Amino acid sequence: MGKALHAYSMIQDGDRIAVGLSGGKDSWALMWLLAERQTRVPVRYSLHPIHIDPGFEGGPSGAIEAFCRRMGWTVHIERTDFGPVAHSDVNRENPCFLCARNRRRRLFEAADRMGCRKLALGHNKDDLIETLFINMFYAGEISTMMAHQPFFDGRITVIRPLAYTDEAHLERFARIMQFPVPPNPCPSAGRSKRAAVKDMLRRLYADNRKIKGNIFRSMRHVRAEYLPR
Ligand SMILES: Nc1ncnc2c1ncn2[C@@H]1O[C@H](COP(=O)(O)OP(=O)(O)OP(=O)(O)O)[C@@H](O)[C@H]1O
Repeated sequence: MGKALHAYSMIQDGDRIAVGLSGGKDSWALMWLLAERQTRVPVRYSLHPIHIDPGFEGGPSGAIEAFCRRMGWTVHIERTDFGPVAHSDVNRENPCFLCARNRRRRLFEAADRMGCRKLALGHNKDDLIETLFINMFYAGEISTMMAHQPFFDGRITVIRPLAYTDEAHLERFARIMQFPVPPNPCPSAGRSKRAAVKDMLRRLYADNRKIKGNIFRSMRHVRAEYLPR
């Protein structure tokens, strides 16, 4: 994580950083690592975890509140009905698309209200690779998520400190640290385009250990002159 933080100068002295806490392994790891780092680096920053509760029965809000309390973190929880609405008849779009858009908007609004100009998200290296293929397969473009991305003329900057970190490491870390990661109650969990791309990549990685590193490197090595105009 330190490598990514340095590469993009993600954190500056005095930053108030909102941290998107989903209750999944990545955002737990992100929050924990940023909090641990706070204690030993000369840069002063504060952390403000936010959970957007999508409103499903049996969601992780309770576990999030309890774990944050134990760690001494003050978490802000926004209760919404984004999940059930996205899966109801009023929605004519893909449920994941609508729910993710609403969640993102609410995260930005909450961060802004709390005076945070940075919003840290837990996307990891595998997420960046999957997004590259999702954008190619389903949007017809070559792009992925940026590790450091300003929005609204720089009013809020999204940072992704785990952009260089492998998902498998985060999975192991979450297990060792015993972060509470309850099963996702969303009916669309595991049925997304991301799940299909993840599955495709898993098979390729099993075949050849170099493929993942090569894909990640290729994002920094675009030979535009060899692409059709
Ligand atoms: N409900 C939420 N509330 C707050 N932040 C969220 C929420 N859902 C997602 N995020 C943020 O967006 C990032 C990416 O979202 P994604 O849907 O991939 O998360 P996930 O796979 O459910 O959980 P995680 O990434 O934490 O393991 C998360 O790491 C987290 O920082």
